[in-house]
Amino acid sequence: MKPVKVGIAGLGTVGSGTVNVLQRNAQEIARRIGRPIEIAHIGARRPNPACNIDGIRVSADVFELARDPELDILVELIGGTTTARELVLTAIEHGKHIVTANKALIAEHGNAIFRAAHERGVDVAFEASVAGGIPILKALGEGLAANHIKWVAGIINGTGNFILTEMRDKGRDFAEVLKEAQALGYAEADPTFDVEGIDAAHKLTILASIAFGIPLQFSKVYTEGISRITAEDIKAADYFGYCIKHLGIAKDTGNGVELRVHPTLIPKEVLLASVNGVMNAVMIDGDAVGPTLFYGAGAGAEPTASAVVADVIELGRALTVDHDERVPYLGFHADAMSEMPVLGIDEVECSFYIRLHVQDRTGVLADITRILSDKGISIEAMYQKDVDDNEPVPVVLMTHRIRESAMREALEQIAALEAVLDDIMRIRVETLDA
Ligand SMILES: NC(=O)C1=CN([C@@H]2O[C@H](COP(=O)(O)OP(=O)(O)OC[C@H]3O[C@@H](n4cnc5c(N)ncnc54)[C@H](O)[C@@H]3O)[C@@H](O)[C@H]2O)C=CC1
Ligand SMILES: N[C@@H](CC=O)C(=O)O
Ligand code: NA
Repeated sequence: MKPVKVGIAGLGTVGSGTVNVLQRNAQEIARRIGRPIEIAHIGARRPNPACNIDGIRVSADVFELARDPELDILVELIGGTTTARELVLTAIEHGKHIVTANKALIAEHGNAIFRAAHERGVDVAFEASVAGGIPILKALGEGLAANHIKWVAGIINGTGNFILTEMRDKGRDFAEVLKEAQALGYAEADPTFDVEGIDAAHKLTILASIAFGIPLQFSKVYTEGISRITAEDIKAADYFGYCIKHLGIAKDTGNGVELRVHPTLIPKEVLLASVNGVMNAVMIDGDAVGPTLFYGAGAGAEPTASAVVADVIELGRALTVDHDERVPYLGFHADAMSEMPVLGIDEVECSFYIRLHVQDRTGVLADITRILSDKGISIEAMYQKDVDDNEPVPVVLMTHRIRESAMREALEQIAALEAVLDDIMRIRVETLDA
């Protein structure tokens, strides 16, 4: 039977993993799809010793793939949003189906790409773009399609989780662990995307659209990274029975959707707290199914290739199916998207962990608790470490639930107190109760 002809643009970590998985499991994949998949064309500036591409046509110009009349599917694995966007739109124009692992591309340009694909009657699949090998987009868009989704919360950046785990378990230095994550192929080309939460915000944008049927709205995601987390915070969180995870949270509050990415204290006994290293996990609470948890490798060559190849298989199976009969790009039909507003961070309500350093003088704590109380913020637990005379005193507070705006105003007043030294650390606390 005629093979499904695939072009792979980009032969880096994920590109080479994709070649290896397609070659190693060729027979099994052909049995699943009903015909073989042929890698007919590769777009790469240079070979990658991590895979064997002998006998495959190679072009240094990736646009050769977009125009190749032989290809059914173009797999975009070059990353970035400039050339990648142009490449994908050109390939669509030439009637190719698209598979991509590029969350930045989908989160920032997905609405336009889907419009172009719809007009041309081709599919765009991007399972690898969120939580690497975990089939989370298929779970949301298909497996849980019966549900009204209440919220989604996940550890969706492998590099960040790897750094936090190594800092906590081995006391390692932030910068040193980041270098290791880069060497292992987990980090983005620009690793500030990982440590400042941008990569997780891209992924949350995509998850929320498929969960709630809202357009992709990357610019509305509240985003904080892990670069300010210190060993002191990790220890203090542990003292109170929590661990610090970098979470993406999308919640339907009934008045709008919360879209936020930030470090979060979660109780040590919840399952997400045990997700360590480069592993990712996503919790989804649906009204019919209840809480569900999806776990697996969020980055790395073959885990990501697993999702890329699954998309190639899905598109390969559907090549002859009428476009309108396929699962819509975001799981909801384009003309049935919701206009539910995205809420600002000031409207979010949660508990907080506050850590600050103060001068050892009488009355400082009384001033802090008065400011909190004036804003209606009650303290659930407090910890003040003994230090030598004249040393700054670390103070850590855990509060009850309060609106973000009240906490922000209180912290502005506390920061203005003369006895309060350096920046105040504020981390949100979530119990993840379904
Ligand atoms: N590395 C990972 O664990 C994961 C990566 N992703 C995404 O997959 C995509 C690829 O990531 P990696 O493989 O890690 O990156 P990479 O940097 O290892 O590979 C990208 C490759 O594309 C090549 N390239 C870039 N522009 C090109 C052009 N114009 N023409 C020809 N070749 C070009 C580069 O030389 C490089 O070999 C990115 O969008 C990334 O966000 C998604 C999930 C996990
Ligand atoms: N840099 C990303 C790669 C996968 O999406 C991560 O670390 O999660
Ligand atoms: Na995935």
